[in-house]
Amino acid sequence: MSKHTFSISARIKSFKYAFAGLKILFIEEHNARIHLVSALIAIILGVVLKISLNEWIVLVIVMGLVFICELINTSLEAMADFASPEKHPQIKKVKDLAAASVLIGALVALVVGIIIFCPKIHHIIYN
Ligand SMILES: Nc1ncnc2c1ncn2[C@@H]1O[C@H](COP(=O)(O)OP(=O)(O)OP(=O)(O)O)[C@@H](O)[C@H]1O
Repeated sequence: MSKHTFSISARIKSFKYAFAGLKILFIEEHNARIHLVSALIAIILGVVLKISLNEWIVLVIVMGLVFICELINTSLEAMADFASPEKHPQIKKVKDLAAASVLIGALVALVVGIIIFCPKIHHIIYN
């Protein structure tokens, strides 16, 4: 099919592939499941503690950031394992850098969570 012809069925297919990627992430990556549970806890806390619209926007962005980092990390890991199943210092570098992106994403989400939720929890406990 021509690259320039718009096709609804091709668009639906690309959605299917993207959802297949999400399925791989949550089935194969234990860290992603931990992040999913953390995101669900953050959403429940957000509802219970009635966070503001701006706080929801920031929370959604950082939660998305973590999953995007996880997806890219998992994708690079799969590519690295295929390209070089044996140990190689360059593969170590690629995998460690990709893992660091997830760490930074998760730390940013944690700090945002602390900034949003801690004052509200403190207020409930001490008032
Ligand atoms: N082929 C390789 N060559 C060199 N070092 C590697 C190789 N494969 C893995 N490593 C090292 O082991 C670490 C863990 O790699 P691995 O592919 O097992 O990721 P993982 O533990 O499954 O990560 P995650 O928990 O994010 O899925 C890498 O960050 C890297 O330091």
